[in-house]
Amino acid sequence: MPEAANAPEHGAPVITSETPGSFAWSVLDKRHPALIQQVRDAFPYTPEQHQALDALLEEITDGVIEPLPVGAHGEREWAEWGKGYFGRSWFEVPFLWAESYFYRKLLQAVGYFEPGPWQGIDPFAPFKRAELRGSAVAEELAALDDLADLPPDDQDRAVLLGALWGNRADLGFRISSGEVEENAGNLVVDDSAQLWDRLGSSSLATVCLVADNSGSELIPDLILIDHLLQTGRATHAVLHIKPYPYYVSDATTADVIDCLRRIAEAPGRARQIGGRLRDAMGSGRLDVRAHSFSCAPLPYAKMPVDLRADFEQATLTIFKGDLNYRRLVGDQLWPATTSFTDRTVYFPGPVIALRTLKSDVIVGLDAQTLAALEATGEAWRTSGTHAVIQGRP
Ligand SMILES: O=P(O)(O)OC[C@@]1(O)O[C@H](CO)[C@@H](O)[C@@H]1O
Repeated sequence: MPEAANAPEHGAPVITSETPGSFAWSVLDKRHPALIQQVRDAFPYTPEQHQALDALLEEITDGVIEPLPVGAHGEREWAEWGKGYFGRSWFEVPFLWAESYFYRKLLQAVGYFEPGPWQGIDPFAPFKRAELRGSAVAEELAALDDLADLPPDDQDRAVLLGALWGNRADLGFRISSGEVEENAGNLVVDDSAQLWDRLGSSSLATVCLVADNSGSELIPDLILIDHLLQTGRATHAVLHIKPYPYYVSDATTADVIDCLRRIAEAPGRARQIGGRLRDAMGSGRLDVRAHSFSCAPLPYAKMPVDLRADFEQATLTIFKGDLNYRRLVGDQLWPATTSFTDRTVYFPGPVIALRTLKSDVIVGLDAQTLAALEATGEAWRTSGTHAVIQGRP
């Protein structure tokens, strides 16, 4: 008998999608089928690709989890990670695993890894490109001109909050919620002083930024990196991105290139920042890593040794976004007052999470804040209107 997928791991139930009406259920029941349709509409796919997408839709709605075809990219790893899950309903296995595997299977259906004309064609590229051409990004870049006139502390705050709230509207999130309201945010934990203290304390600092979405999130992330390098808070930055398309809008190397180009093509201060970031890449002050673990359906507590060594060398690691947060603290229904420090004690160095709340996982709230949030009766855990800056020195 396989172990129940939501058996408590270290004390809290692992999130699955079994409960109708729950957030995790809605992602599998609504968001994934809608996404298949959106991808289908965005490309002139072949009959074979349409058939494969039909089969995936059938599998995720009425079928059971099927393994990857023999010889497929990452087949061995997924066979291992999926032990005990194949042959079961997508809804009853861990939510994190089911979502990750859905994205891997979507790439399979459109032939992303297979030699041929569709190899390497990002099924989410049209959405990402449209966002880069959109007004939100143009406004983000134009706002940089006003930043230069602010006092240094206010500039620090502005670039940090830009990176934080840039996470509010990932493209997958927009699919089911519609456009997110402007400035509806509410920062419920703010450990940002830790970031400035930590990065102000060393003359040779390396900062790792584990990126999340491309477009209107990656652009402020890159601006934050430039700001840290420019102000001498960091002498070296490492940007961790995804080795292949994932969770709709997650940043890949191609997206980093597109975002850098978009920044450099903008007028005013943005153009200077774009030029500096390009130089930083050319001189090795800004490195980009695309580790395979970045697309693994696993918590960071299970990271491989080489990645661990990378984070170990960092003065500070910044984790961006909801998915990275879930993987950092564990995708489980922790009591919301569980200590963030306890949940990240395994991490090999100081870490800070910049995350807007878009799924059920949350730790590190004080009892008063939690009570106030619960009293609102709002879906504050999942609506993207609230955020945390949570650190462990
Ligand atoms: O990591 P991000 O971009 O902040 O958020 C991604 C995310 O909101 O999308 C999923 C639903 O598709 C959530 O489970 C997940 O955490």
